[in-house]
Amino acid sequence: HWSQFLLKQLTSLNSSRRRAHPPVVFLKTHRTGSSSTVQNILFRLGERERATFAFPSHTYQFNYPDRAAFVDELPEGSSQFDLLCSHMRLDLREVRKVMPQNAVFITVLRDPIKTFESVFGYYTSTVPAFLTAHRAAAIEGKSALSVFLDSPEIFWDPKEPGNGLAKNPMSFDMGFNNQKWNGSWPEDLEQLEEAFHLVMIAEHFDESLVLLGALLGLEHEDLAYLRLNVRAGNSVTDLDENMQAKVRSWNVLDTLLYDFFVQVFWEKASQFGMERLKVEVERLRAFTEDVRRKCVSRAEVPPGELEDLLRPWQTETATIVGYEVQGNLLLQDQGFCIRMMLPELQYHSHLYFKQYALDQVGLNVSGLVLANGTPSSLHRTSLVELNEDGALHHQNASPR
Ligand SMILES: Nc1ncnc2c1ncn2[C@@H]1O[C@H](COP(=O)(O)OS(=O)(=O)O)[C@@H](OP(=O)(O)O)[C@H]1O
Repeated sequence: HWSQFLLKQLTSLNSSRRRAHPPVVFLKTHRTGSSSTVQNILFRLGERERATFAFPSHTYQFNYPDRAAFVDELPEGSSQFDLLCSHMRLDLREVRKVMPQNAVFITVLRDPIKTFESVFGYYTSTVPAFLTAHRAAAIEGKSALSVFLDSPEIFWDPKEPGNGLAKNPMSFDMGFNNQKWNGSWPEDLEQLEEAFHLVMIAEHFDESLVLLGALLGLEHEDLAYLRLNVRAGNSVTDLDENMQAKVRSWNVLDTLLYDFFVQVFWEKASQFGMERLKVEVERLRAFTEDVRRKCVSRAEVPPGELEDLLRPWQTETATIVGYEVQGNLLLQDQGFCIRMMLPELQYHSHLYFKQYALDQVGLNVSGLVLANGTPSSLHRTSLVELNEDGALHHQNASPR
């Protein structure tokens, strides 16, 4: 069966390379135009280097949205965690307790208007403020986002813990007070600038990858990527200027955060050398194009047409598309290509089971907690486990 065949390829690890970079903390922010894509790059890197991941215990996120870092124990034979790249709300002190002193901190930010539109569309039914607007809009026969933006304060209860992503979601993920500006903001921004070695910018994604590559000493093969976790066109709401202005004013702190780090980004770019950056971006793009031609037989594939293993998690309100892998690949390319298109939850499970040498236990899928603190409908998604002979198998998968 084709899916068994795909699974077999996953178990054929690319030859491991020694690690030449410090440990990495990647703050995976929500819908920031690439955090799953960057995480996939880091998963591949860590797997190849046999790094020890700081995973949340038996789930995919660090007790989101609370701040405590519920890291699983250090596996036998490891002396430290090398990589942390699962969703969490940043608390620098907590992270520093878990990760080595010399860890490099990276994250990614996206245009706040696009981020909010994506967060709203993806989490409509799990963030209480959005859900209430969605219900009101259904009664009025209007778009949920426009109803929400007309009077967000009506729907938004700041005391409701699940509403963290409902206003300034990037600031929330960065651990800031995301409700209103206060005097500590400038100092907090400075502290973040000091803590983060690189804040990538989704709008300059390839430039960001070149800087990431320089920071960690990565090769083109490490950095080649596919855009992951992409919503189908019909799940995206076009915003006219009026709506954009409303999104901007509701998320004014995210705008502040983004503008600040865009400036920091270009300062880093100019230290690297603008001409050098341009050349490196062109090289990376050419390499990535070759990889895509080699690996992908079909892009933007609807979830119902994807193998369980390659189907991204779907939400009630957003359709997430994926990729089909080429069928005629050389053996050594198959494992690489599949990993590059492997959705977050499947890859996370694969690495978790491998790191803790677990077999039948299974990740506690119903324990995945979303932004509103309720169990998700993850039963729709494949659960990937390692079986005795090291091959992967998955179960409990059903298309949307
Ligand atoms: N390389 C690159 N450049 C720019 N944008 C990209 C890239 N890769 C993924 N994406 C877009 O990122 C959105 C998904 O973000 P995340 O992976 O952070 O989402 S999640 O919070 O982990 O669910 C999702 O945005 P929307 O499609 O607008 O929802 C993806 O299309």
